[in-house]
Amino acid sequence: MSTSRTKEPRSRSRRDFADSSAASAGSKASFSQLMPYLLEHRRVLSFVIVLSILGAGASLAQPLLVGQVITLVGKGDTLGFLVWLLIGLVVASALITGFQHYLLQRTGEGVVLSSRRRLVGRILRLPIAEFDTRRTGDLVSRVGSDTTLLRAVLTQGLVEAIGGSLTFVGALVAMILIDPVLLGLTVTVVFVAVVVVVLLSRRIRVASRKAQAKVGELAASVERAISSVRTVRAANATEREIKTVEAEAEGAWRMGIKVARISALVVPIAGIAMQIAFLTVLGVGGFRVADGSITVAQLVTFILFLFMMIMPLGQAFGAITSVNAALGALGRIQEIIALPSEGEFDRKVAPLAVAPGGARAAIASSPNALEFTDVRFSYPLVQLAIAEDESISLPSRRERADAATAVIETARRAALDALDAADGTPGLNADGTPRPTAPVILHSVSFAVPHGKRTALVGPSGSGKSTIFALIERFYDPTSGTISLGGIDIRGLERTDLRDQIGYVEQDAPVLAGSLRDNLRLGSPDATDAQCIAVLHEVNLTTVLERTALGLDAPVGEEGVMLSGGERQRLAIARALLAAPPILLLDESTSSLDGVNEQLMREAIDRISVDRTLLIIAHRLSTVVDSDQIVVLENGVVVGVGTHSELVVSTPLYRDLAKHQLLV
Ligand SMILES: Nc1ncnc2c1ncn2[C@@H]1O[C@H](COP(=O)(O)OP(=O)(O)OP(=O)(O)O)[C@@H](O)[C@H]1O
Repeated sequence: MSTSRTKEPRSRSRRDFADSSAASAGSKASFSQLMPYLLEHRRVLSFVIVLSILGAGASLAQPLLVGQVITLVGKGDTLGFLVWLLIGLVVASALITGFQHYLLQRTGEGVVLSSRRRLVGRILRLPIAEFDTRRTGDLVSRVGSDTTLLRAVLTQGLVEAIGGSLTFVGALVAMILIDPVLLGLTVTVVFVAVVVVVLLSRRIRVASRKAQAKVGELAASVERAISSVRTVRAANATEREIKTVEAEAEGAWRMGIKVARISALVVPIAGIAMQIAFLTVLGVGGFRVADGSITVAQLVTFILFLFMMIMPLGQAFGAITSVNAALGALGRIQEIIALPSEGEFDRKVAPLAVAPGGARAAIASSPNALEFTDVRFSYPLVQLAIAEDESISLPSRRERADAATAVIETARRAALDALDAADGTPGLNADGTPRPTAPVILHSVSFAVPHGKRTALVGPSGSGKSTIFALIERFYDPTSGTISLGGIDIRGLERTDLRDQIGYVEQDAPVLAGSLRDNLRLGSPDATDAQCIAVLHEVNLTTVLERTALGLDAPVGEEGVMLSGGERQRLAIARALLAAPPILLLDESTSSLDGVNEQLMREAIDRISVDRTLLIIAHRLSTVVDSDQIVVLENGVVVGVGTHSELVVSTPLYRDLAKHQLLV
C-alpha cells in the first residue's frame, strides 16, 4: 500500500495534525463537563459531604471549648468533662478526615476508570479517517495520563472545598460575634490574596493544558521510535531519534516548569497573607485586650478561629492548581469524546435506509457478490478542515459533535470539488476563492466481483488497489458512486453486518501481539482449538504450530516479529478464514517470498478460494494468472478487465507488467 509516492501525503498530514493538536491544546473544559463524571458517584459523594459537615462541626467546636477552658482556669473551676470532650472532638475529627480521604481517593479512581472507559470506547469507534490524522502516542497519552489528572478534582478539589468552606463560614461567623473590628482587618488582608490567586488560576489552567498537550506529543514520538525500532536501528538513526524524543521531553519539561512557576506564586501569597493576618490580629488584638474591648480568652479563641479560617483557604489555593490541571486534561479528553463515532457519522452524514434482511441474504441471492458503479474517491481532508475550522472548539458536547460532523462533511464537499476540478470545473468558495482540494484517488471506477469466483486487482504501486479494499470495508465512503454487496448499497448495511460477510487480510503486519490462539480468535472468539488447528493446516502453517511444545499458546511477538513475512500473511489469512466469511479480501504482501513460501502461499490461496468469493490484490502476477477475472488499475482508472490471456492481448499496461515479470 505504501510507496515513496504514497508515503509523502501521509507524513505531511501527520505533521499538519501535530500543529493542529498544539492548537487544540487551547480548548477549554468547564465544570459542567465534569458533572457527568461526578454524578456517577453521587451517593458516595453525598456521604462524603455529610462527613465534611460533621468534620467542620467538630473542628469549629474546638476553639469554643478552648475559650471555655481558659475562662474556667481563670475562675479556678474544675475542667474534667470539658477536657475529655475536647480530646473526643480531636479524635473524632481525625477519624472523620481519614475516612473521608479514603472515600475520596476511591471515588477519584472511579472517575479515572469511567473517563478511561468512555475515552477508549470512543477512540476505538472513531471513523478510520481520524486515525490518518491523529498520532497514536498522543491518543495513548490521553487515555493514560490525562485521565489520571481528573482524580485531583475530587481528592484535592471539590469535596474538600465544601468542608473547607463550611469551616471557613463557621469561623467567620464566630469571629464576627467575638470582635467585628479585628475581623474587618483580617478579611481585608485575606481578600487581596484571594483576588491575586484567582487571577493566577486562569494562567495555570492554560499552561497545564499546554503541558498535557506536550506530554501527548512526547508520547507520540516515543511510540513512533519504538514501533519502528528496527528501521531506525538499521538506518543508524538511533541517536537522531533519541535527540528528537529528548527535544519533545524538554518541551514537556519547559511547560511543566511554567506551570510550576505560576503555581509557586500561589503558595507564598497564601503564606504571606496568613502571616500578615496573624500579626495584625496579635498586634491589634493586644491593644483591644489592653483597652478592655475583649478578654484574653476571646483573643485566643479568635486566633484559633483565624487558623481555622485560613487553613481551608490554603487548601483551596493548592486545589486551584490541581483542579485547573484536571480541567485542562478534561478538555483534551472531551475533544475526543465529542467526535462522532462511525455509527453517529452514518446517522448524520450518510443516512441511507438500512436494508431489510441484511448482507448475508443479499449475497446468497445475487450473481455479483460486490459491484462498483462509477465510484469516485478522494481521501477526506479532515485534518485540513479541522485546522481551519475554529468552531471545533465549541464548548458543549452536542455542538462539538455537530461541528465535527460538519467538518467531515466539509471535507467530503472539498473532495467532490476536487473531483469536479479534475473534470475541469474547480470548486470555489462563496467569495470566489478556490476551496481546498484533495488528490483524486479513484476516477469513475466500475467493475463487478462475481459470486464464488476469484477476482484479482493488479496495477502499479499507488494506483488505488488498497483504497478499493478500504472502501469495501467502509473505512471510508466513496465521494460519489455506489458500492453494492449482493445488489445492496453498502451504506444501507450496518457496518458490523457488512464486515461479518467479509474477511480482510491487510498487506502488512496484520498480526497482533499475543499467542497464535489470540490471533486466530480475534474475529471468532468462540472457535475451538480443533477449528484453530484445522485452519492453520489449511494455510500451510502446521510447522509453526509444531515448532514449540506450546502449540496454540506459542507467542508471535509484537506485530508478529517472531514469524516470517510469509507466515504472518498466512496466519492473517487463517484468522480471516476462521470466521468463515463468504467474501475474502486478500491484499498480498509486497515483500518478496522465497520459493518455498511462495509455493505454500499459492497452495493456501488455491485451497481457500474453493466455494468462496475471493478478491485479491496481487503484486506478483504469478499468483493470479489463473484467476477467473483480473481488473487492471492505473492511476485510479480501470484500464482493463478480463482473464490473463485476454488482458495480455487487450491491455498494454497488463502486457508490460506480465513481460516485466517474465510471464509472457
Ligand atoms: N489514508 C490516506 N490518506 C491520504 N492518502 C492516501 C491514504 N492512503 C493512501 N493514500 C493515497 O492514495 C493513493 C493510492 O494508494 P493505495 O494504497 O490505494 O495504492 P496501491 O495501489 O494499493 O499501492 P501499493 O501497490 O503500493 O500497495 C496513493 O497515492 C496514496 O498516497
